[in-house]
Amino acid sequence: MHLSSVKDKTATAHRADIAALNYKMDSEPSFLRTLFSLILVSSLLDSVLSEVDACPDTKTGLESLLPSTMSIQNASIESVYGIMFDAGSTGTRIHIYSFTQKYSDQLPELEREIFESVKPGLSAYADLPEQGAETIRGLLEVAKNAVPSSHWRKTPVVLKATAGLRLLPEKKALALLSEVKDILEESPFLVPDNSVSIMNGTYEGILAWITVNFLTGQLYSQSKQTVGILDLGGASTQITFLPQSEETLEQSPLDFITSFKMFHTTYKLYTHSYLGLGLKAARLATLGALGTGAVDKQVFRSSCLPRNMESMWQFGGVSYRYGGIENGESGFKSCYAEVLRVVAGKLHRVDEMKESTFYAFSYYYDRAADTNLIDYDTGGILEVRDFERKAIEVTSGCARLFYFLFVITWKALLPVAHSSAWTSVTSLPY
Ligand SMILES: Nc1ncnc2c1ncn2[C@@H]1O[C@H](COP(=O)(O)OP(=O)(O)O)[C@@H](O)[C@H]1O
Ligand SMILES: [Ca+2]
Repeated sequence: MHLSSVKDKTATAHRADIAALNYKMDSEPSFLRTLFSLILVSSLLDSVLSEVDACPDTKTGLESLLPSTMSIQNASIESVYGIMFDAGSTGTRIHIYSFTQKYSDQLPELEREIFESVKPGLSAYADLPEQGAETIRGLLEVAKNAVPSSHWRKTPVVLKATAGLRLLPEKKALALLSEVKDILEESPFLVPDNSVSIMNGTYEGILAWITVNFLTGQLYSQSKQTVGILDLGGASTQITFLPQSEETLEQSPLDFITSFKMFHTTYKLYTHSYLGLGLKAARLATLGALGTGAVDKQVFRSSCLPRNMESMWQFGGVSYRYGGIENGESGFKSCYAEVLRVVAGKLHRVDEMKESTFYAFSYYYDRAADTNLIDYDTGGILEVRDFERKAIEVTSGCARLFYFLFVITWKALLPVAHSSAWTSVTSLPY
C-alpha cells in the first residue's frame, strides 16, 4: 500500500494511483471544501454549463464562470460575495464565499469560505416539498450572518441539485425546486434566472475535473499532465479524465466524450455519471430495494451482512428494513457476486485508465478514512487493489458491518479497472 500526503508531489505522478484527498484541515478552507466551492462557483456560471451542453466547442473562458457581479469590469477592491447550495442526495450544503480583486487585469481571489450543511438531503422530502424547502431557510440564516447586509441585494444565490433529485420522479423533483425557489426569493439575496436547478451528471463530472486540475496546478502548468477524478456520491458516481489515446476517443460511447475550451485550450474529456451507482443507491440496489419504495415490514436481505443482523436504514426519505440471510450465505464471495450483479453490463472501461492518476473523493475518501486505509487529516495515495484487500479484511471480526459498504465502494471503482482483468483483481498491473 502506498500512502502519502496529498501535498506530496508523487500524488500527481503518472501512476495508476488513487489519491484520496484531504478535506479536513483546521484553519484554512480544506482542500475538498475548496474543491466543492470551486465546483459550485463554477456552477454559478450557468453560461459554462449551457455552452458545454449546446455547443461543445465553444469558448469557455473563466470570466464567463463568474456572475456579472463578480466580473472583472465590475469588481472593485471591496469584497464580493456568492452563495452556492450543493443539494446532494445525502445532505444540503451551503457555501458562502467572498472574493477580492486587487488588480483589474486579474481574476478575483477567493478570500474566505463559510460552510454549513444539513442532513438529510432535499430528496428525503420528496412528498413534503415545503418541509424540504424549510431546510434551505435555515441555511440562509447562516448566509445572512456571513454577508454584510449592505451586500445582500447584490449577492447571488444559486442551488444545484445532484443525483438525489435526478432519481426522483420529475413531478416531485420540480415541486421541491419550486418550493426552494420561493424560499430563495423571500430572502434578501439576488436570485438570478435559473438559480435553482438539477445539474446534469456530465456537468458535475466536468466541473469536478476542472476544479481538481486547478487546485493541483495542472491547468496552469506547461506540461498539462492533468489528473482524472472519481467522485462517489450517495446516488451517483462520476468519472472524468483527459484521454491521451485516440483509441479511447474512438471506442467510447459518443455521450462519454465532451469538449470545451478554457484558457485557449480545447479539452476533449471522457466523462460519465453513473446514476444509481452512488454508494447508497448501489447499496439499495444490492439489497434489491432500489425503486421499491418502503414496502411495509419487508426485510431486504443480503449475503453482504452478518446472518443474524437486522436493522433499519433511511435513504431518500424512505426507511428500509434490512439484514443478513439467516441460515444462508454470508461472506466475501457471495457478497461480491451480489454486487457484481448490480453493476453487470453497466460499466464502460477504458484501457488507458490503468496508466492514469485519479483523484478520488466523497465516499472514496470517507470509506478509506473510516477503515484506516488513509489518514483522515492528510489523505493519501491508494491503489484500486487496496480497496479490495480491505473489503476482504473487514469480512472478519466485528468490523463486519463495514464490509457491505466496502465491497460496494470497491466495486464502484470498477470504471477505472482494466476491462476483463477486473474479476481477477490481483492480476491487474497496479
Ligand atoms: N463540501 C463537502 N466536503 C466534503 N465532502 C463532501 C462535501 N459535499 C459532499 N461531500 C461528500 O459527498 C458524499 C455524499 O454525496 P452526495 O453529494 O450527498 O450525493 P450525490 O453527489 O450522489 O448527490 C459524502 O461522502 C460526503 O462526505
Ligand atoms: Ca455530491
